[in-house]
Amino acid sequence: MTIFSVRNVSYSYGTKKALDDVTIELDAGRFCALLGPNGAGKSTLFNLLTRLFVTREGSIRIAGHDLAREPRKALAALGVVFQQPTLDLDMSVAWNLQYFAALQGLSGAQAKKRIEAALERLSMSERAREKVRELNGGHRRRMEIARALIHEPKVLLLDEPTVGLDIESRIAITDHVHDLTEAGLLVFWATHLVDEIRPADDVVVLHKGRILKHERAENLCAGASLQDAFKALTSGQIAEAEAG
Ligand SMILES: Nc1ncnc2c1ncn2[C@@H]1O[C@H](COP(=O)(O)OP(=O)(O)OP(=O)(O)O)[C@@H](O)[C@H]1O
Repeated sequence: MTIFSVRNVSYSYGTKKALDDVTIELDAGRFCALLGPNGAGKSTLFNLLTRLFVTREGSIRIAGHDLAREPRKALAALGVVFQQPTLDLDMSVAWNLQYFAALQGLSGAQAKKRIEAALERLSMSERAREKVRELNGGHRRRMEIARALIHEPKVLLLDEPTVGLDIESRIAITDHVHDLTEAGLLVFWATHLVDEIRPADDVVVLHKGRILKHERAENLCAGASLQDAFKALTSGQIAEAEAG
């Protein structure tokens, strides 16, 4: 079932075209990596998906709701982890999450249940009482993911969530987020790090605002490493040829 649909979306900053006729359709329960070098248009796409920018060309549907026509319903189905952390460092993990739950209009008992479940899913339950300031970068990131799950979204967007983390934390977070798809969540994960992608994942390669490929990772590489396939795709020759 298609739960995430971006159709023919273009976006320009003045005369600079940042996204050019982008179409991406994704099913529930999938992990999709949005892979693109710097300047590919990943942030612009995320800003459109989260309605920081308004789509002028094309349409976006989340869990069946058109983002322009039914923004509340569409955004209610979306969980977001931004590149820049937005946590209160002097509050505990639990208080940060309770604050967010209140913003979502969740009642005390319901909020408590959802927070416990979200922390459990990210193996963070034992840290609930710790101040965010005392957590390492990996645990802060996990907490932000837990927060993004409290309102039980159908789609989870993450914008380069492992930037600045050590390898151990990167692996733990990548594993946890892959596991979330088992319950039917669609994960849309922007990155430029190919080691975060598994063979069965969807990969969307974005380059200079255009989609060059959308395939399962294992099909994209065809025997080569994903790193080499990505480099070949974005190196110019193939990109220009495929773009037509
Ligand atoms: N405010 C702006 N004004 C003009 N051009 C912009 C603006 N923001 C982004 N761009 C341009 O639009 C294109 C896409 O940028 P975007 O930030 O979406 O890419 P990105 O894939 O997120 O890159 P990065 O990984 O470096 O953040 C780039 O060529 C960028 O220079």
